[in-house]
Amino acid sequence: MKTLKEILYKCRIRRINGSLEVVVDEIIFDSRKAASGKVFVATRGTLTDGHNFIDEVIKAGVKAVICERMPENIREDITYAEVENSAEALAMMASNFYDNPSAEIRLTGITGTNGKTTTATLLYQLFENLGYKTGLISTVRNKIHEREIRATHTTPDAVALNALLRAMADEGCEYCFMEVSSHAVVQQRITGLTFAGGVFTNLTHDHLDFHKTFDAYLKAKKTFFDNLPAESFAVVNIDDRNGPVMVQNTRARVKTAAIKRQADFHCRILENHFDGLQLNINGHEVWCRLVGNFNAYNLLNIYATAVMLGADEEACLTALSKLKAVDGRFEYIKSPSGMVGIVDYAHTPDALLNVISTINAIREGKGKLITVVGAGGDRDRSKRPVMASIATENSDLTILTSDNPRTENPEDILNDMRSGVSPERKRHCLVISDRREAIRTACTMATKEDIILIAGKGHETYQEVMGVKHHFDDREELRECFGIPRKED
Ligand SMILES: CC(=O)N[C@H]1[C@@H](OP(=O)(O)OP(=O)(O)OC[C@H]2O[C@@H](n3ccc(=O)[nH]c3=O)[C@H](O)[C@@H]2O)O[C@H](CO)[C@@H](O)[C@@H]1O[C@H](C)C(=O)N[C@@H](C)C(=O)N[C@H](CCC(=O)O)C(=O)O
Ligand SMILES: Nc1ncnc2c1ncn2[C@@H]1O[C@H](COP(=O)(O)OP(=O)(O)OP(=O)(O)O)[C@@H](O)[C@H]1O
Ligand SMILES: N[C@H](CCC[C@H](N)C(=O)O)C(=O)O
Ligand SMILES: [Mg+2]
Repeated sequence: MKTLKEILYKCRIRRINGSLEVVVDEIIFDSRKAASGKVFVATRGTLTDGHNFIDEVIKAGVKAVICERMPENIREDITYAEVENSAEALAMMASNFYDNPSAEIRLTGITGTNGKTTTATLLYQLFENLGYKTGLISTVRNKIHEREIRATHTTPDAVALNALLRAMADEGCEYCFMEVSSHAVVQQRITGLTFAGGVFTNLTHDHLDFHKTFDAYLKAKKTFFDNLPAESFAVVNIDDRNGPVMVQNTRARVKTAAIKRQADFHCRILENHFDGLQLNINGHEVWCRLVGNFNAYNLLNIYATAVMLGADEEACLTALSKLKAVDGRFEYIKSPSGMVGIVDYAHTPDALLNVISTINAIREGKGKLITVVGAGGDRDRSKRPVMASIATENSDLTILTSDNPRTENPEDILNDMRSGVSPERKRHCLVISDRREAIRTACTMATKEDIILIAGKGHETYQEVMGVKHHFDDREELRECFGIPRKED
């Protein structure tokens, strides 16, 4: 419970009508949660505008409203505060309401198109291995030390985020690793947080539906580094051509990481097999159980971040060898007859190319690669033909299928994908909209030397069709086709 005066500390307020002594027990921004004792923050969204619901929340008993435009009919028994930017105010209010939890934890944000979940999750594992109570905020799951909290977004909204950080601080977590999505930066979900450091993985094509241009997408990621405090650090992958731009204006202490050029943290890939990577990091040899060159970048960033956070270098190297791959990231399933299936969350052109290249490099021309892939509905349409082109150009056989169609017609998504397949590759490409059927067909067509890649959904345990999430798990499907009994059987 706090007064509005306490909650609005440091918010950019234009006008106030009513008393700031009103006591509030929760901050809400969704009218459907309105009740007495709550303060409602009206924010502009992509589908509607919270300002449309002000009358409704007052009817439901809300006594305080934060908005960017005062309503025409002001009520004397209600407190209104007009602010410069509601999303910004919401984030500041959430930090104040939960007593600035991010300042009590060493919080590291990880941003970039691919590798955020992997990097954040493995940093969480590493710091837990080193004996620290650690928090994790990620696409797959949130963790407060050993306790798991379901994740709904890659980066939660400002209120949920600060509530999570408060629980972490109260339970004695010293570190927290969180993914920072570009949506979160633009929608100010992370505004007001105190970061100890930031990590940049890479920047390639994704989310252009939301950001419209690549430049706007880049700017969103860069804003995160622009706002890091002077006493923080920034680990940046400079093999990515956008790496240097990211940290151009940051006040943080910049540490570079690279494989292809000189950097503060440098890595050489000595061996790359299906059972792991042998790396040389800053002169130290280390064996890691993760697969693929792209994971060498993740491991390098992880090592650099751990060192920047003050962890012992030797202990970090030992801990790197113990890290286990994240669910649905290059998950390797072998059939009793020797067929290999790989389930991977590659849902962007770059991720797909990386995973396919990794498989092709390791298999050295043996057997065939059969790729099953789709693209999500209500998401960036322009990545669909590119993903289909990458799959068909680099696989022996491709089966285009549905991912999460969401509110779109699966056939429309598949038509967008089809347009990326070159005439020469058409006869090596099937289109099977039903994902289960597509996976079955791949398994039927494969022989025991072949590798089946099922890309796009990774850890997801559902398929979203017209707003309904049906149970679906690529790994279960594959195991069933391979005749591997379910775990509970
Ligand atoms: C595009 C996007 O980011 N949308 C997020 C956004 O919703 P929105 O802007 O569409 O909101 P809106 O529906 O227009 O409503 C505007 C305002 O009116 C309020 N409202 C709305 C309806 C109502 O009846 N009453 C009411 O008060 C809403 O609470 C909101 O404050 O704000 C909502 C509340 O925080 C989020 O739940 C929602 O995430 C949706 C579900 C989503 O799918 N987001 C994805 C795209 C996303 O955020 N992804 C990123 C990156 C993923 C990655 O690459 O890893 C992530 O961080 O997860
Ligand atoms: N460093 C990397 N560079 C390029 N591709 C990567 C890298 N790390 C992982 N990938 C690929 O991207 C996929 C997604 O990885 P991960 O979940 O770690 O990324 P993310 O950034 O969290 O994605 P999201 O935006 O969905 O949260 C992996 O399954 C793999 O195919
Ligand atoms: N965080 C990403 C996940 C995409 C996963 C893919 N399976 C899809 O549904 O498009 C997004 O929301 O765009
Ligand atoms: Mg993620």
